[in-house]
Amino acid sequence: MSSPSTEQMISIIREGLGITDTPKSVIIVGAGMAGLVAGSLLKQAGHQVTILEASDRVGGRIYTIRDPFTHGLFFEAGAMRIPNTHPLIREYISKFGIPTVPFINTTPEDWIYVNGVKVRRREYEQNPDVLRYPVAPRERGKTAEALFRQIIQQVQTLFRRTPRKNWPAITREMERLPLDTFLKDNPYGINLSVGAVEMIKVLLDVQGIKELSFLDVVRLMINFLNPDIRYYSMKGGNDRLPYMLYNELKENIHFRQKMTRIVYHENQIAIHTEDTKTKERYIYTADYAIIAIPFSALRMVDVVPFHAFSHNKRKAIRELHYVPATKIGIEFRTRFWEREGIFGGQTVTDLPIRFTYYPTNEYGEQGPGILLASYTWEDDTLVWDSQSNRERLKQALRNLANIHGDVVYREFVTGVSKSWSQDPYIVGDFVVFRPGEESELGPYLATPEGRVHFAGEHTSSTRAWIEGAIESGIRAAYEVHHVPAEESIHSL
Ligand SMILES: Cc1cc2nc3c(=O)[nH]c(=O)nc-3n(C[C@H](O)[C@H](O)[C@H](O)COP(=O)(O)OP(=O)(O)OC[C@H]3O[C@@H](n4cnc5c(N)ncnc54)[C@H](O)[C@@H]3O)c2cc1C
Ligand SMILES: O=C(O)C(=O)Cc1ccccc1
Repeated sequence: MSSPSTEQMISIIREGLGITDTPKSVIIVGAGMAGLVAGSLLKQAGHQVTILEASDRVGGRIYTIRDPFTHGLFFEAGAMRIPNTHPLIREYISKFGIPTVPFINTTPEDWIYVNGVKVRRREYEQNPDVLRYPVAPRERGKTAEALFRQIIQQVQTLFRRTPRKNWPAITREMERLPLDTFLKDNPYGINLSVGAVEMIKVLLDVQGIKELSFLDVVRLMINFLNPDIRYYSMKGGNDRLPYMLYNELKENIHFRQKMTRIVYHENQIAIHTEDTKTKERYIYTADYAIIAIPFSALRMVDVVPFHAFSHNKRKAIRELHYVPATKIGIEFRTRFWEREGIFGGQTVTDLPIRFTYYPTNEYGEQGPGILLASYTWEDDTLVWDSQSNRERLKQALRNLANIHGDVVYREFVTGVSKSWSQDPYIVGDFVVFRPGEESELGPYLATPEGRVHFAGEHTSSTRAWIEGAIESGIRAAYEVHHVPAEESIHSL
């Protein structure tokens, strides 16, 4: 069965899947955006939906933290920004009438503090060499963004000059090379110096993910290199979207139900769970199941009989790479950064905090504000994940003081941190392929195994974004809704 197109998905969001004449019972495991979207659509279509969620909230990696902050303030420990190039999430936000606010990724007033040099972004853009990266003479006067764009343009020219029949070979090569290796030593003569690659890694936030697939990293980073792409977030917190879906599914969701086993019976699927509070065990049965949890979490789940999942599915579950990510949110008594002329945007540094983001909402209001003091990926998270929350806050303040001075200590109120690789139900952040994974595992991420279907950002074409989770939820619901009646009676 082919997946619905984006246009078809938009009309499914607007009008639903259509009322079924063969109602099925469906268990959906995971109440993140993928599971909630699938549940909402299947319930609306007349199927009997049960959603099992291990935690005590909906949203998953959309996680808006309000406590212990001052009333009205919040911190996005998960998804924080939505590109205006993502049509499905925009459709849901418009359907639910959720107001949005701009999310300003970067401004000319951003601080850049690397190699002991502290300058504004506008100064760096006028004279990139001020940052003292040991670039080659031919790279002098170019920003990291310009050098990375140069690589992408050279790759585009390479494809233009190559017969289409040879494109798959080049694409395979590019997805099999780590970003770091491709930038320094690819077989197409599009190479940069070690100093230029260092500048790209630090300033474009790919230092942590330098060993991942060049092609997949480019797919993700291209968003941030396109000046025409604007970002926004939901006024009042991004969890407003999952909670809008929750309102339709309240009687269908069972919280604190951690799936421990998937059992195939002749014409049914049984999901075994453990209540994470009482430790009591339960068994839920249905005609079909949609597994909308990360493969990293699925590794802990038994499948009976063993061969009910194909070899390639089991391998994909075992091997798929999840990027660890850690965020630290700190509240300050005043929005002191605005006195430095900073409204939204970021600080980029080679200090362990790496990227700081300044709030874009409530500009210029008096009173407290919350900084995303640090947002790190993969290797850059190691220094943070090894520490307690208290220690993370102390170290993050030390780093921030290098940039803003002792005001950070005088105005500190409170803070929280979230290490997603330490979340037992997420076990990572989002999927970015390692070299070779796209061709080796990619074909087996979304494929159903008999009566068990799969959803989640990792099974989508827009991995690492909420958009991908929504896309996968619609696709999985579409699959189950359209299983032919005769198949639903006799298939395993
Ligand atoms: C730090 C961070 C920053 C991000 N930033 C952005 C951003 O700015 N913009 C953007 O668009 N996207 C961003 N993303 C990605 C986006 O949040 C995810 O792609 C999306 O939310 C994933 O949704 P999902 O439904 O696929 O999975 P999840 O949200 O992970 O939902 C899976 C659910 O399954 C539950 N579960 C797991 N195991 C079990 C089990 N055994 N039994 C029962 N339930 C279980 C989990 O508790 C969870 O609720 C970010 C993610 C992170 C972590
Ligand atoms: O916007 C974010 O922070 C995301 O998590 C999505 C993402 C992930 C990896 C690279 C670029 C964007």
